[in-house]
Amino acid sequence: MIRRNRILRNTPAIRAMVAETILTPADFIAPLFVTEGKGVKEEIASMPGYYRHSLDLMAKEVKELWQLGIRSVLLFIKCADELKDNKGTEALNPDGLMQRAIKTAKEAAPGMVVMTDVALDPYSSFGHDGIVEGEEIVNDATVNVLAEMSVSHARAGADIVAPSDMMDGRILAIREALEDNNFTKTGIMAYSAKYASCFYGPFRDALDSAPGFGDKKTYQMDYANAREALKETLMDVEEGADIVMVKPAMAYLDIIRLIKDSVTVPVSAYHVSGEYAMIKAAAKMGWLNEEKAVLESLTSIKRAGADLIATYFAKDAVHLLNQ
Ligand SMILES: NCC(=O)CCC(=O)O
Ligand SMILES: [Mg+2]
Repeated sequence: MIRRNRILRNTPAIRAMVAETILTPADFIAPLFVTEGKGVKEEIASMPGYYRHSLDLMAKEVKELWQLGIRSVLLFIKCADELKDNKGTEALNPDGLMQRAIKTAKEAAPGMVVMTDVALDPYSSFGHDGIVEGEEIVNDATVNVLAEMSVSHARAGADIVAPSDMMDGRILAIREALEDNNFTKTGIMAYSAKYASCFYGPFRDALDSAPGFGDKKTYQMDYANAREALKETLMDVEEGADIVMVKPAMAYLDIIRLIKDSVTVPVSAYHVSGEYAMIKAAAKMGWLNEEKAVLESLTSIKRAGADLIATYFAKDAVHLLNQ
């Protein structure tokens, strides 16, 4: 034999030397769920070990993440039922929970890249990502609200707005609105290839944002499609997206790779709530080693081509990497 491939696997040292993919804390985006109140830390039933925090405790969390080397957080708020309507009125409130959360996060760790979710579902009495007319989620009227919402987040101090709605044309509308209002340093991370996925289930528990009727298949993508993901992503780049995203992650590694090979902007992937819950549940049953499953999953997502990974395991992963 002239070639023995096992030579490069013989010891931990040699494996470390030739590892092609290395996770670092700055790869992670930590999603944070924010709720009203003081001293509130509520565990999400379908996401064991993950919490909704009130602003004071969110600030502590942001500081801790910063100290661990994590460089970005993605904010989601739980809107009170009485503030929900069909127009996203509360989403534009300059003193709304999201706007206060942005300020609080920037105060807690001024260097942290604060990203914000831009979509109507947390604010919608219908639990849909857009304005509802009859049974339809209307595109263009929704896009106008998303653009205003993005400006409102920028005004509160957001570094990057992250539209997760999958309406057509919203990236251009948001970019133009930011320009018109002189927010020339605010970035856009576009959820470009967001699939209509069952893996978002636990997230909807976290924000109480499950659709009140129907599903999201008229705006989120069909999981049968790959080329369509490329069409969506190329358009978002053309419209001004700074970062593009594929969501979910583990069942879409082929899409991450396709997009990585096709664009020159950074690619992010969202390791979603259902992916978190699956690992947690199997580990609780003693069927999987949680720590190994976490590192293997996140490394695979990066290997597939993700430059950034939004994951509920961000903090745990940094602790594991430090061991
Ligand atoms: N815009 C956020 C989602 O739709 C769901 C995320 C998750 O399931 O983690
Ligand atoms: Mg699109």
